[in-house]
Amino acid sequence: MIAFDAALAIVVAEAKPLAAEAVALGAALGRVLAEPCVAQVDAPRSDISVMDGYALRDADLALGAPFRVIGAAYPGTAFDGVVQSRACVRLFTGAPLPQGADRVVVQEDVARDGDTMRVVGTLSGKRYIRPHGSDFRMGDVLLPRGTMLGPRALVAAAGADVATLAVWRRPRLSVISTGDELAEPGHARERTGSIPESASYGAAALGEGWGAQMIGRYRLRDDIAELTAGATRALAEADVVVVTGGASVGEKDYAKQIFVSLGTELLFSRIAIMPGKPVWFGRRGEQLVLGLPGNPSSAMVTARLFLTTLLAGLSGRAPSAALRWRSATLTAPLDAVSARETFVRARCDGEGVAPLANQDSGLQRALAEADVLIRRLPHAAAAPAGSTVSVIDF
Ligand SMILES: Nc1nc2c(c(=O)[nH]1)N[C@H]1C(S)=C(S)[C@@H](COP(=O)(O)OP(=O)(O)OC[C@H]3O[C@@H](n4cnc5c(N)ncnc54)[C@H](O)[C@@H]3O)O[C@H]1N2
Ligand code: MOO
Repeated sequence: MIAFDAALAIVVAEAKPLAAEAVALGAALGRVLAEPCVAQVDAPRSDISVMDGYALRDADLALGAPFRVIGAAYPGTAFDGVVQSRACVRLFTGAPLPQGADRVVVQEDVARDGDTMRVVGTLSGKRYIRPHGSDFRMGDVLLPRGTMLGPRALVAAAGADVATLAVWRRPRLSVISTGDELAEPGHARERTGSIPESASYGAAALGEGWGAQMIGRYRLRDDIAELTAGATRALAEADVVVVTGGASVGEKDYAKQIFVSLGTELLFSRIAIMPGKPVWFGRRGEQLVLGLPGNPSSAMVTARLFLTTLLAGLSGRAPSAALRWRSATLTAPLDAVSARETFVRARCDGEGVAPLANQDSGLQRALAEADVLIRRLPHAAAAPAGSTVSVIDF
């Protein structure tokens, strides 16, 4: 059995970005930049007004003095002239500052009478001008390569006057669940001995949440011909194939051997962790295959640890972005740990984290209750309430 860190390092080594492609800005949410996003314009493109008001020469400014209104400027429509002494231009927020003017007086501080404007309010020291290029200049890198495009980054990219972005291709993911007992949710009650197939829903959703594009879902019986056909198809269409179940040593645990018979090289098989001992990982050509235990809690914990790391890297992020361990305080005690590194399902509240009482790897309801995983190193001593532990979101 391989240690957790060693297994993770093998996954990280395989987690290299796929090919780059261009996407339209409107379809770029969640994607990762393969090239930096470089500004194609200055922002602002000229000096602009920050307020609705009047542009004039600062040197002329005196309370009560009359200014002649010689025109107007709007965002997108400049005043086509020069502001001379004792003249002013009506203008609105975002309008280009007219030539000759170097100050804006806000409209609340003036009295207007026909073509004459007088400053009547108390004058602030502010000129209310957003200078040309004060946000960024053409050629500036606004978003470096590797940036994951969230809502705020998309504003910066659009502001750069960029229509398409070079991003890493999304990894294509297929998920295979295996087991004669598995029925489509909603149909388990129709056949004695059936149970709802649940694990693949978590693996697929987690995968999509970490940047994958789901392209295949297969629920297969423990039948070598059926499994071989499904595995062949998944390997032909996906970058990453996740297989749940059939990972252990049971008579009908065929999943791993079938992928091996199809040419998959096992990079590791069995890890000294709990839950998740039967997890295996392999490569066949360009395709990566991650075998997860069938037990739903075990499948979700190990998908959270290994699938997210793999997908982060394949989609252009740092693989380590998937597992950002942080410190938290235990609000209930934990037992000592065996030789297998242990990932404890727990619930987080304002006070700290509380381990769930039942850590059985077959549970499903507990998955709805847990929201963090606590990492416990091999042979760790019992930890009383109040101890500091390492956690990640689950
Ligand atoms: N003699 C041994 N027995 C077992 C060992 C071992 O080392 N020696 N390992 C145990 C561990 S740990 C785990 S975890 C399980 C996992 O085994 P498999 O990956 O082969 O999983 P299955 O046997 O196919 O199923 C286990 C359990 O989960 C249910 N299941 C399976 N798939 C799904 C699914 N998609 N959705 C919902 N539930 C699923 C299945 O009905 C079984 O109850 O092996 C131990 N045994
Ligand atoms: O190691 Mo298994 O994944 O606990 O039940």
